[in-house]
Amino acid sequence: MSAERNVKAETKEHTVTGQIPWSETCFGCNGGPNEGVGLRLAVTDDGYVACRYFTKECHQGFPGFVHGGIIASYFDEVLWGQTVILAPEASAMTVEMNIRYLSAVKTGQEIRVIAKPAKVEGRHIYVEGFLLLPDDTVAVTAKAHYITVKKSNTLTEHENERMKHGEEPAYRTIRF
Ligand SMILES: CCCCC/C=C\C/C=C\C/C=C\C/C=C\CCCC(=O)SCCNC(=O)CCNC(=O)[C@H](O)C(C)(C)COP(=O)(O)OP(=O)(O)OC[C@H]1O[C@@H](n2cnc3c(N)ncnc32)[C@H](O)[C@@H]1OP(=O)(O)O
Repeated sequence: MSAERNVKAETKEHTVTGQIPWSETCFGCNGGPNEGVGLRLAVTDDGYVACRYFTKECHQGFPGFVHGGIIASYFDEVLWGQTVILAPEASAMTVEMNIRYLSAVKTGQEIRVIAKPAKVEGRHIYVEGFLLLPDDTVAVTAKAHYITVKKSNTLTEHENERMKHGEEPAYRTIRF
């Protein structure tokens, strides 16, 4: 993805085929009114992890704009989704992340955050992604490096029940 500013993505509709499991204790997943980000990650038929997300007022840095650290959390979460597809038997931790903030992201609008199919080298998983504003401007790009570790975080019984019953994604297609 280009690092130029004010670039609009050429978009098309992608079909959603599933959802990445989520945990209530995770800052990126927990969607309470204030605490947490509350992202839900969809998987598309062509191997992307993608989400539509309404940016929260309580995540402001400069008035009216999302804090850069929160934007980093969007990417850590969405790009991590690719590691779940690749290594469902493991868990992956972030060891490096690079973010380019090209345009400010306003609060109170629907954005899309997308993770491209990953590159794998042994335990190392490399994922790139981008954030689209409502008018398809590429506002932020990111690259992350994850390392798989032996699974240590388990879901609670209640969360497992929810997973078993296959919570449906909130939307069937996503444009990016
Ligand atoms: C169906 C499946 C469902 C799964 C999901 C289920 C439930 C989900 C529940 C909860 C989770 C929910 C959501 C998660 C959402 C988002 C994810 C957020 C991710 C994070 O928020 S995560 C926090 C920040 N993250 C850290 O806190 C990492 C600190 N780190 C370490 O804990 C260790 O580093 C570790 C354990 C990663 C590896 O340790 P280790 O002992 O196993 O391995 P070792 O040290 O030998 O390194 C092995 C190779 O990594 C290279 N390496 C290491 N560090 C590097 C670095 N910084 N840069 C470049 N390369 C690095 C070495 O150079 C070597 O490279 P080489 O193999 O080539 O020699």
